[in-house]
Amino acid sequence: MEIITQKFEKYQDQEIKKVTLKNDCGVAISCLSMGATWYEFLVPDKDGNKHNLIMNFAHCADYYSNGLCCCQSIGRVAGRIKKGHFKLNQQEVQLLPNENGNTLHGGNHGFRFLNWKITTQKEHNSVSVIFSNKISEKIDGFPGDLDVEIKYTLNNQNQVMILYTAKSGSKLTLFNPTCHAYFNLSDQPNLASHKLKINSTQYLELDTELIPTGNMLAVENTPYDFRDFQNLESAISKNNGFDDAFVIDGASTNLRPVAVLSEQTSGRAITISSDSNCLVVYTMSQNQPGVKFIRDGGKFAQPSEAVALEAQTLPDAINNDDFGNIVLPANTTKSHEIVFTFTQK
Ligand SMILES: OC[C@H]1O[C@H](O[C@H]2[C@H](O)[C@@H](O)[C@H](O)O[C@@H]2CO)[C@H](O)[C@@H](O)[C@@H]1O
Repeated sequence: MEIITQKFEKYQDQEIKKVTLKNDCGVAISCLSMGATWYEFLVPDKDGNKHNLIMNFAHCADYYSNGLCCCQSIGRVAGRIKKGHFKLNQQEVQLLPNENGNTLHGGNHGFRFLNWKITTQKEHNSVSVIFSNKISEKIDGFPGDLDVEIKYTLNNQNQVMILYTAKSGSKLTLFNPTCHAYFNLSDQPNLASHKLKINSTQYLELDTELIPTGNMLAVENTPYDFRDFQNLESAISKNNGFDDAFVIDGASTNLRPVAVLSEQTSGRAITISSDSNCLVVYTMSQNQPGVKFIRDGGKFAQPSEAVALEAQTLPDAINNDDFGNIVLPANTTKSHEIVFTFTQK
């Protein structure tokens, strides 16, 4: 097992670092300090060549010239908070909105905009990089200060484990982080050979601004039915893409499998496990002007080229009683974990 820390580039006068974690099975991941971003998920093919399963860009600036939040750490609160407004401890809180009057993915000063401090850790069977930051309410506008650690671990079972830990200060606050990783397990710029299965019998009804209405709808007899593996490209064409929140079956805060993405040609698959009650599926089905992923060798990204699978608590939970508890009381530490397990047939 190996850990390599390198300079990535200078961005806005800050030194951006890249940390690579390698296991003993030929799998490696790398992360950038900017945005605590997951940069590469490299797996070997049968000829020993490395294939990157996630989308990435050549430079930090490319991550901020579009709204994709490509493979970045999202927080304090993933998804949309309606009108950026909520009540906490009897007090009305108004955040700065950053999308149609709503606050999306922690706003314009959330986790993904920070350059994180780095430490690394080597165990017998795993290697880790730990990103840490002290986020005051003055930085991102959420109430209360927060100490955050985001720990990426790669082990010899080909699992990438991301552990988000937040410690609040003297005020209560919100905590609902996620990893906004975009996957394409094939060599093609589309999802035609991908199948998706989600342990979900319900999804959220959304309004025209993609804000949950409060209703949960049954997936049965709809394009949202991924209870058995469904070809992703044909589901996307039936539904005009997905930008939806699936409710994970069986209320539980224990880590359990929530979805499997598999690719026919290579036999690669990723199983996602999470301790939260939702998986947001975003298929990037709109045109993304100016977006060029490294894997496309200079060509523009195709609509539905990749799928973001974002495990989190249901969006706008703070404004919907039955969506889950994202409140972090004062002087409290809370963790969430997402695990991505790679397998190959
Ligand atoms: O600008 C890129 C896209 O930004 C939004 O997409 C977000 C989506 O709505 C969220 O549910 C998901 O978690 O993250 C996506 C990236 O931020 C816009 O809704 C979409 O139209 C844009 O193409």
